[in-house]
Amino acid sequence: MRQSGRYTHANAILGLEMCARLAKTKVLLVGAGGIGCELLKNVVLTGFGHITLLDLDTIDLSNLNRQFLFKKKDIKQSKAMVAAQTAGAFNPNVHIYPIHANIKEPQFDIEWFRGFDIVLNALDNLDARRHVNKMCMAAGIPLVESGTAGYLGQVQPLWKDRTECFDCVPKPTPKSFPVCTIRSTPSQPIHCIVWAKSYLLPQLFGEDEDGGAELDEAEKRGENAQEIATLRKEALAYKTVRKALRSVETTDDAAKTAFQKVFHTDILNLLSMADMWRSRTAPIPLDFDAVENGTFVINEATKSSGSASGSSSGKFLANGHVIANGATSTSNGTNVGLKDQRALSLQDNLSLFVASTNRLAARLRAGEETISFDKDDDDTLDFVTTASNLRSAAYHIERKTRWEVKEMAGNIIPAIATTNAIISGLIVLQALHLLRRSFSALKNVHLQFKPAVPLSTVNLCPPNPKCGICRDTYTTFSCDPARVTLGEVVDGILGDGDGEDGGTGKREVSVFEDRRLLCDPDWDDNLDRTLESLNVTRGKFLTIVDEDGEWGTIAVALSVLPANHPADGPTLIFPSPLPKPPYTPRRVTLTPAPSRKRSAPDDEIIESEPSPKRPKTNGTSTLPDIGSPSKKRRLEEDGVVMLSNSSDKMDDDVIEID
Ligand SMILES: Nc1ncnc2c1ncn2[C@@H]1O[C@H](COP(=O)(O)OP(=O)(O)OP(=O)(O)O)[C@@H](O)[C@H]1O
Ligand SMILES: [Zn+2]
Repeated sequence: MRQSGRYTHANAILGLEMCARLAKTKVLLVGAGGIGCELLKNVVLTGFGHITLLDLDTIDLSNLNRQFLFKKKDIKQSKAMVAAQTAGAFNPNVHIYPIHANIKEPQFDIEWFRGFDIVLNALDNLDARRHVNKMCMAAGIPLVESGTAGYLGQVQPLWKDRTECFDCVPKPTPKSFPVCTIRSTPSQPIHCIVWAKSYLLPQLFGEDEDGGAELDEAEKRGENAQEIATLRKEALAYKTVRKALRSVETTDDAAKTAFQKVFHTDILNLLSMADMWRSRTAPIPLDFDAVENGTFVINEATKSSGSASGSSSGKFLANGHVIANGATSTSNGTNVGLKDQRALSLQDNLSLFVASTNRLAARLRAGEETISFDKDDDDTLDFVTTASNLRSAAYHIERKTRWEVKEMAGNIIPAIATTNAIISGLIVLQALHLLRRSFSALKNVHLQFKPAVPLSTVNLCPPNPKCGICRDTYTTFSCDPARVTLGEVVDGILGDGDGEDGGTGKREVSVFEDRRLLCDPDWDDNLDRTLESLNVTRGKFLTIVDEDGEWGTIAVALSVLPANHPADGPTLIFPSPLPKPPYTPRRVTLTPAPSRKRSAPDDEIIESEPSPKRPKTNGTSTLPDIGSPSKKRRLEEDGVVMLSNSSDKMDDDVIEID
């Protein structure tokens, strides 16, 4: 009786049959943040019976203004766990399965995705969105994608072969800066912030990358030898600083060593390249002692943009933490306002740089292997604020307050709870259309900043025939990657081409894992290697590309053998039938045409003209232009475009806001 009361409205609106179906529906909700909390409440109250909620993060104080399933007492707890606990109480008839993990982990493979009827994204980054899109396209599971930014929002239903996918339309890179602007010639505060966040912080506290391979490549390309030699020296010196930061004996001096290297020696080295400064204002090397005792003279233009300029004594707690947030004023009363919005003098920046470097170094010595930027991690925010301000001072650029740096480095766009609530409602409506297979009702919905017409809908587009994600033919195979070679897999997937089940037959192909080329028709060295030795493991895809461009691309996902697989059973299980992607023969018309009369069909012959071969690459590691992939990815995430050679051109300081 209680149950029917709870569902009276739902039954009336959705119909009894749909409500009964929803009780059995398995939904995956990815992300338990601003949209995720609203959405979880909606799916629980609508009566989706089985809800898997996944989020990698823990609750932060800054989430509480809009992520209403969390309370202050929950800070530092898993978002997925707490959200499931709170929302579970809203409807005892539904089951919520929380998972505290990254959706990109290998156990969340195609098989796992196939266990759901629908997937709902409530994510905040392109990388995770693209991953879920690919998994849903591969598994053939409908997905509702969503996003909000301030007053704006969007909901997009996606289903393989019926609608375009998330990757059918290339997404603009949010911001772009040439790498040399970041590394050598910054001219705006954002250049220094990106440098501190994506270059200096990882160099000192991230994974150990000496960049040697990158410089070797640059040398081979014939880039400026003097600059390469300077960068090599720079890289070597980073090693010494990294060591000092990790060693117990040198701990007191480590921050000063880092300062000297980065703000003094490196700048002196750059100054030695006179050409660079012919048409630019040259930076000035900073002097630690002079800055510390207040005798360092600095150009007026480089003072801070905060609520007041000038010197104020930094107020640091005994543990080295700056007093963040909360109103405060300096002794002379000129610097009133929120602490984070207070202008930091050069001296303040230096002492906070030393304090935050020491705190981060202490974390490394306490066992943290690497530390990366998180706007809610005070230590990394203090470090990035002060390192970028010190660099700005050296380059005569305006300095920023901690508040401003947080906003810029964290790419913060104000989050509005009402926008999230509206978008979450629309996600459920689109999800219901997908579950009902009401394709004509599906719409892309936009929430716009037009009070008279807040919502607009756009009809769905068909898949982009050129899309590299949803136009692939997906399949899965199971194997023990330690005992199966790349050649066996490729041969097995292509099959002998006989009959319905026999695949496409042997042909010339290139095989990739993500952006790594593993083999091509001219380069078969890896075919005898095991998948494990090529780092092709569970959840990864092998992409088989036809050399002649006639067969569609096959994307094969690697699954593990079933738990009950007999020890003496086969080490490789292929799908049945084997995949048969679309075949488009290349038609070449014989010229000249014999006459102006209608051509007989025989005039068109099918010819498999070999396409020009790709240049051979150096082993399995990466395609040559990728350089140091993790470093490049990090920079790219911040919109830094790596120019692969000196002839690449790019407008200086291109900033595109998405
Ligand atoms: N790869 C991923 N796997 C699982 N969860 C993810 C992944 N990437 C992002 N998320 C989660 O998606 C949610 C997005 O929510 P939201 O946009 O509100 O961000 P937030 O981190 O909660 O808030 P803010 O960024 O504004 O501080 C976050 O909880 C985040 O942890
Ligand atoms: Zn697509």
